[in-house]
Amino acid sequence: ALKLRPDFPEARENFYRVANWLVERWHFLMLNDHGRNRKYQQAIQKAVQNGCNTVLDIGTGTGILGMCAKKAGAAEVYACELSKTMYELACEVVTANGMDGSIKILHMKSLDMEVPKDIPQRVSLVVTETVDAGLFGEGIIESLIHAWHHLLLPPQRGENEFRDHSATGRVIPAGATVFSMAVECLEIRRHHRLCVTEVGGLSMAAAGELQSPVSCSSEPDDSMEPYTTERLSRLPGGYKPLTEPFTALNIDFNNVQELEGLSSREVQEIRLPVTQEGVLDALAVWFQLHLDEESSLSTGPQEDTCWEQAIYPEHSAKGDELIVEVSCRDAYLRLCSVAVLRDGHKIPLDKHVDSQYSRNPNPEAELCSALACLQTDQSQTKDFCVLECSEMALLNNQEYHLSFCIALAKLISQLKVKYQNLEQECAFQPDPTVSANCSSMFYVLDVSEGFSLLSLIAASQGHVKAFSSVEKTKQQEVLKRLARSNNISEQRLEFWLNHTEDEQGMLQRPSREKLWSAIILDCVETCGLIRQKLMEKASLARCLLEEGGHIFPAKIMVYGMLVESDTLLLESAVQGQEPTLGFNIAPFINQFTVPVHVFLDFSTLECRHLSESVELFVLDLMDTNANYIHREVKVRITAIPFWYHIYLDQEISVSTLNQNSHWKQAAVVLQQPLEVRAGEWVRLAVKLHKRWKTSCQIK
Ligand SMILES: CCc1ccncc1CNCCCCSC[C@H]1O[C@@H](n2ccc3c(N)ncnc32)[C@H](O)[C@@H]1O
Repeated sequence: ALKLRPDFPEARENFYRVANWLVERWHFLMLNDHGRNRKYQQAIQKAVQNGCNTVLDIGTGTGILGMCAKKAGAAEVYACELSKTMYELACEVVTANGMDGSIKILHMKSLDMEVPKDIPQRVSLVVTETVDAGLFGEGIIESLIHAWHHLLLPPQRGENEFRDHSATGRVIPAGATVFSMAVECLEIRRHHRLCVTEVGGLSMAAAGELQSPVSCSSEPDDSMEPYTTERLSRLPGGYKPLTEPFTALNIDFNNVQELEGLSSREVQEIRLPVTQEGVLDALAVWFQLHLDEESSLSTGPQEDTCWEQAIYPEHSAKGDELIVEVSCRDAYLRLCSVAVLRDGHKIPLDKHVDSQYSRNPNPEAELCSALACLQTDQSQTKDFCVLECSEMALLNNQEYHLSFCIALAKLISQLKVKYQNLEQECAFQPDPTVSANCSSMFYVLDVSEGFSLLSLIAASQGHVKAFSSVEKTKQQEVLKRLARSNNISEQRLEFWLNHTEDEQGMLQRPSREKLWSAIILDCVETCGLIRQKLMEKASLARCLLEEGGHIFPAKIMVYGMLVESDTLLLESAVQGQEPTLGFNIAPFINQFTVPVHVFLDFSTLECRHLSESVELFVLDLMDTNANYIHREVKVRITAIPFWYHIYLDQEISVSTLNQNSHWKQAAVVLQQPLEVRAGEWVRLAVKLHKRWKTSCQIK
């Protein structure tokens, strides 16, 4: 579509979404990480000089490690890459660097490779960096076990028996050491468990156990992921180490018995003295990749490494000693804290422990109730409801819900006044349609995406019948429990038109003779972009409102600011040939650069503010004719993060930049940073595409 109509906004936006998906953002970070590339190059050069003259690069990505091996003088270099996009890209890169005749690239997973079908003979060196923040997430263990059995020459046995390296096999990286430490971190806590007892005037006591999809305790069921990832050095509010870093695991990639023994290694129990008082929120995990005996790469939080750490959220109490279990039963590295020790008492941390403890850790009560649950049957795993991390962070955002509470109360009281006047007239009004409208029950529809309490908050206003678009059964049960425990009768809450295939289907009038008093729309995605088709939905919603009715939010003000940020640059495009060891890779991988970055934490982004924040745009949802579609704003320049003030009505607004918000920000990142001098001005053409997508061109 873009080739046909390059300025076709829908196609452009969808290409960006696809580009983001096809080529992971860490390719840019990795290729710009000159230190990492140099270390791999040196290790490869040393191995080749020592005689490794046949090389296989597993997971070649852009082909950079294979090209290092070729340039180091290896006779035979093979590479395999399972992603079609990356495979094609590697072929282009290798050709552009004049090595297409001498590196054989295969579009396949290494596990499917065989000798002599795919490569003529076993190799003396495998290089790979198929690791993620949790080390094993890209299947490196399985890949190396297979490589040792099918693709590598036998390892060198013992130091004394010296055979030249061309007749033995080895792997770069040679091994890894995994570290971990317990941390307290509010930013992690608010994304993984309920931290508040009351939201928007509703008591949360009856919510039951709410869990994020990240949990390491439950048996490996595929609905849960064992860990998430965060850049600890960039988390708003930072983190507090509660223990010293400890070594969780050592693994030697050149020892196939050890690799095979990993999954059957018995669970290791590590006792950790708590060195700082605090609430345990997570175990942070990182590693050192030992490329060879001399050099290693680290993904630790204390380095200025660009890599994220693996985060294992913990829902547990305080203690003065922590007992952690480390295991690799399935392909993943699993860490979980199983107990805390306090004054010698071992308190087991049942993963589904009611988060009551963590909210108001009252040690005595906690101790006896924990000991009490020791007696009860531990097998009853309380059923719990899974909320996405962004849904959990939204739920914990009391300010957001209070704003809605006030705005809804205001609207309902305005409508009541109107109805009272109407009722007086009604008394003398025989016409049934008018009298039907007189029933002073106000209908409110909440079509927020995902889990939302707003329908309950509306229903708690009195005289309101609220409809919720929450679809998941478990989530509906949470809402029903909360309704009961907050004295909201079941008749006041209904679940609306579930499983309608198209979103527009969601917007219909409540009944033939009724219209909505309020419709609550979801306008900004967690990633920081305006939701697609928002304005069309707003136009449709407005037609379904009764006289005096409102849609929430009423208006969105888009703000932006100009910043200079190397970090954003390094995450967006490869900066020339220098970081990639002189290989010409940038033009190829940069085809997948997207100008708009999402999921940013602007509050902790290393950057220099080059301007004050400026109002870029206004989207009026209550009156779309009020919207202009073009605007010139005078500002200075480098990259332009943008965020929103969401006006629920004319006065009340919430900001998506707010520290407690579940929203991240988006930013327009320029391909070429534009040098500016103080006092200069640059005009921004901020355009609203007919699909209400804002974009910025620099004039
Ligand atoms: C300090 C390293 C670091 C630390 C923490 N976070 C990130 C990093 C950086 N490394 C990220 C690489 C991660 C992706 S792996 C790189 C490429 O390899 C491909 N693949 C993966 C397995 C595999 C296989 N068995 N056979 C063929 N191809 C395979 C993937 O399709 C991908 O394109």
